[in-house]
Amino acid sequence: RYLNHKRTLPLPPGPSRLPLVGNVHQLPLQYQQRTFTEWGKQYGEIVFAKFFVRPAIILNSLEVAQDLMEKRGSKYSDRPRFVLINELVRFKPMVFMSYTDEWRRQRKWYQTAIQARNAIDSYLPLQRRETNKFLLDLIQTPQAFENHVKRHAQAFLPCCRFSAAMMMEIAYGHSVSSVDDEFVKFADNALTGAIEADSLVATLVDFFPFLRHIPTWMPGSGFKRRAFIARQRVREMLDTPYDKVRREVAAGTAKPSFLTYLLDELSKDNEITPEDQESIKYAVCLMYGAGSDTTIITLLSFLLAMVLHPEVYRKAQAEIDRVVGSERLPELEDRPSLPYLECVLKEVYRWNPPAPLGVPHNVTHGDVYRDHYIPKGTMVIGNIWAMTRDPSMYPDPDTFLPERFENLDSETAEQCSPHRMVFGFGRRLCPGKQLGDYIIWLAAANMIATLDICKARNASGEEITPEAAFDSGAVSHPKHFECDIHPRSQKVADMVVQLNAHTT
Ligand code: HEM
Repeated sequence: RYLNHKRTLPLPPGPSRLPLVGNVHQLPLQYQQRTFTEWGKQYGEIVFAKFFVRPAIILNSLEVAQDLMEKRGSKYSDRPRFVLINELVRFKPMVFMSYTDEWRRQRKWYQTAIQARNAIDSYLPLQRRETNKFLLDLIQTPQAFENHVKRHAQAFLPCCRFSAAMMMEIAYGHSVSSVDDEFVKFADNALTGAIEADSLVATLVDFFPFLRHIPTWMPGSGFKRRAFIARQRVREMLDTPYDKVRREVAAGTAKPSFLTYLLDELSKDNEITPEDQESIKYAVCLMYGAGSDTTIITLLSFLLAMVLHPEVYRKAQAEIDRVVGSERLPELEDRPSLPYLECVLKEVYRWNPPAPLGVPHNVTHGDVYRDHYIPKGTMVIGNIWAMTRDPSMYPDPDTFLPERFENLDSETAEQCSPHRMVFGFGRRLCPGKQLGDYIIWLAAANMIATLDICKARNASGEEITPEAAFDSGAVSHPKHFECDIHPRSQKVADMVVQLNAHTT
């Protein structure tokens, strides 16, 4: 009787649906988060929609996201079926994996390798070294600070190099030194091909899995041909760096990394099986895939915000000068003494959350919430973008205003911290949250301490004010913008050169 009662409850409110297509005709291909936010204003914090046959709920508030994905984690931690990525491209990393034992196993690896306190601390020297190189790059080639930093980048310049190098070294123990680094090329080629879709919410074959069987000669099967090409690249990305590091392990020349840690762990009791090898390859390559783009986006968003808001940059510089002085560079231990910088970075995450719709979850058992029925198999979209623009938490949400986080008591500060949403939710919460946050903090603090960042000027000497504009897609890259970066003084430039001379 209880089950029948549950099913007779209404579905959450949402836009009216057409037979067969559901709400697909109302779903734009670009900036879907904006449409979902509009639906939220009309129908409430939880909106029901149907994309062809697939039911979906869009969660537009942090409270609802936490109620469902965190408090009811046992029902809300699965992923929807990603037919294109998982089955056609055969790209099966943990992030797109169902809530299975294999997911738990790989998640545990991440827990030990990048979430445990001692593991995080063990990356500090590497972070320091890469941050020093990053500063030197910015001083030597400032005009190239982002130059096509996106995945498609052939030009491999400071922001991109910094994030990619850090993740490659942690994942494979591989030092990235040149613009033509082969590990990075393999990974970038494969990831660009594998995740071609503009958004993770929808590709046609995900809605109609039978389409994966259409022959490649048929019109409209282009997605399948592209998937096959991406499949080969994915194989290269998985196998080539892995084989190289295994050869280095055999020769005794491998540097410690996530990969060598997993090889050690798994070979302790038994021989590593082919299935183990495949799991290791995926876990390691995902660290680069999930960790580099998100940190690049955050750093570029920080730079863009600082170009647009010089008064914020000056205030952050004054704080660093007061606390750290000019004889050394900021270290992570300085973090608690730099509260304004903390506000600036929170505001950067809020202003442009790197993954505006996160990664969708999936409901494994029918559920009832606020007198509405949520059917099993419903896709759950956490609209992080809407949450970071909730005017009840962030008045005047479109304005970049770090001061909104200043002078809050610790409870309120915790409650309205964007860290609670931009890294996702519940059991699927980003395992790289802390590592990513450290990398970004250290890079930003050191940029502020050593560099002046301001608007570039055109040929007539007039300042160029960039637009605060971001690409559409599963991740939100700032659109190309110009800026002028130079060392604050000769003394600081010399210090950066010296530090690099000591660390290389
Ligand atoms: C600014 C930096 C970052 C942001 C904003 C970010 C954001 C996210 C988000 C929104 C998710 C989806 C969570 C969910 O499903 O609810 C996610 C998942 C994930 N992230 Fe991150 N991330 C960042 C950095 C990193 C780093 C540095 C790493 C690795 C070292 C990483 C590894 C992962 C992995 C492995 C997953 C999949 C988790 C799972 O499905 O269980 N991320 N991240």
